[in-house]
Amino acid sequence: MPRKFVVGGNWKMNGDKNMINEIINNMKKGPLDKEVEVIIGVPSIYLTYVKSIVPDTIQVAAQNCWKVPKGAFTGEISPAMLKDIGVNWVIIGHSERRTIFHEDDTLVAEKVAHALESGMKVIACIGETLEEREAGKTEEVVFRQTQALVPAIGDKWANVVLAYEPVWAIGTGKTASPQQAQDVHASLRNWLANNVSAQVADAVRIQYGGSVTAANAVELASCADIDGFLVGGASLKPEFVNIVNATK
Ligand SMILES: O=C(CO)COP(=O)(O)O
Repeated sequence: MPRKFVVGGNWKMNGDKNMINEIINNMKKGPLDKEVEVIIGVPSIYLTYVKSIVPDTIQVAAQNCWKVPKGAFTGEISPAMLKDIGVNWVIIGHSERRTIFHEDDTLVAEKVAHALESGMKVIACIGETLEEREAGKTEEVVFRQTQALVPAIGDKWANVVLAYEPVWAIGTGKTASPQQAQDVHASLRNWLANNVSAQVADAVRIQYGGSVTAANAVELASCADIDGFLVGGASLKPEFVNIVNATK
């Protein structure tokens, strides 16, 4: 079965109601390719508002969540709360969470496990730093990060999208070349075939993220193992529509 292209917009800590209205109106105008799954990652405080104005064809994700349903965790939100307001997707393990908020592989895995057990769908992020790439450790790092997720995901791979986001390409304007991205995606798929199953390797969608724009999306989207994008800066702009439509 061909993998359905999936494009996520990660707004990060950006936007206010005016800007959100503009972004959503622009997406409504589209037109967005109906064959593409579209998921927007919204700051938690605006999730309810976005859910109230967005058409059903656009899915909404939180950018983070905690690893238990409720309790004394000041400032956190849980998958149970997200589901309560109709949000079914969450981005977990973004490199900004890993670096700025010190989330390690173990915590990321615990969050992924709990979100999946709660019935949510997860965009799980992995990716190497510039230092790691230059030291020739890209595969070692992304395999280690993925390995940590395997027991957390268990048999729920159908509810997971992997996002390969090389840290050096995030917000820098330095996109991985289509060949660089395709190489990592292909090795990841090969690793999944050897360490999980051929079926999972074939079915799981791997997004590329890192300075994706309308100008580079078409070429990246033409790579065999790139099944979508996780878009930061450009997801706040009208060009997000072109990125969604990159396979058209
Ligand atoms: O981190 C990203 C998406 O999660 C990528 O961000 P940019 O597209 O701004 O580089």
